[in-house]
Amino acid sequence: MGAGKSTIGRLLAKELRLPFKDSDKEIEQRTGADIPWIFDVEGEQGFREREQAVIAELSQQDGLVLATGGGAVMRAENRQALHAGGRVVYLHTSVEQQIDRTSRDRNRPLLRTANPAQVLRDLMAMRDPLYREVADIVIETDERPPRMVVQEILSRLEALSPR
Ligand SMILES: Nc1ncnc2c1ncn2[C@@H]1O[C@H](COP(=O)(O)OP(=O)(O)OP(=O)(O)O)[C@@H](O)[C@H]1O
Ligand SMILES: O=C(O)C1=C[C@@H](O)[C@@H](O)[C@H](O)C1
Ligand SMILES: [Mg+2]
Repeated sequence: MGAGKSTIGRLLAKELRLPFKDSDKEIEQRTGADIPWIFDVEGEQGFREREQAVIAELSQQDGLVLATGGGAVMRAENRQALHAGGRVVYLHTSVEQQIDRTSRDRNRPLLRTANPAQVLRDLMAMRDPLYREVADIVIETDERPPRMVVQEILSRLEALSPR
């Protein structure tokens, strides 16, 4: 959360002249509900089922940039779908930066707790190895503005040998 998947995904798609999809936005559009509301009504489990269905569908489409939600990597089915579907970029961010970048909005239900910093630390410990497992490229985003991150992704993508 707060790594910049949505922000950087959109900019990257523009540079590549490809359509951009964001699984969180896609779920919101398809349900007509926002994410906190889905978590309230269906629980995290319900949200994860919707997320998996959207990722399975979109990762099969050619020629797009897909930003996932921060927790998508937790499911093996999602990791497999993403790996099979294209190149995967892990935007790594320190927990300190995540805290800063997520402090201004309230639409992340997992952070609506007394101690969001601790939640981010716990999630990072669980998720970081999974992101690294699925990623073709790991990019550091701390102290780098989005445009610089996008330029690095583009040059790292070019350097990858074809699959
Ligand atoms: N490299 C960066 N440097 C500074 N601020 C950034 C950077 N990337 C993103 N941000 C800012 O951090 C906030 C969160 O970014 P964004 O919503 O893109 O994160 P996300 O990874 O999509 O989060 P989530 O997992 O919750 O979907 C936004 O306000 C965005 O402008
Ligand atoms: O990190 C997470 O588990 C989440 C991140 C957001 O992108 C949303 O998918 C939702 O708030 C859950
Ligand atoms: Mg996002």
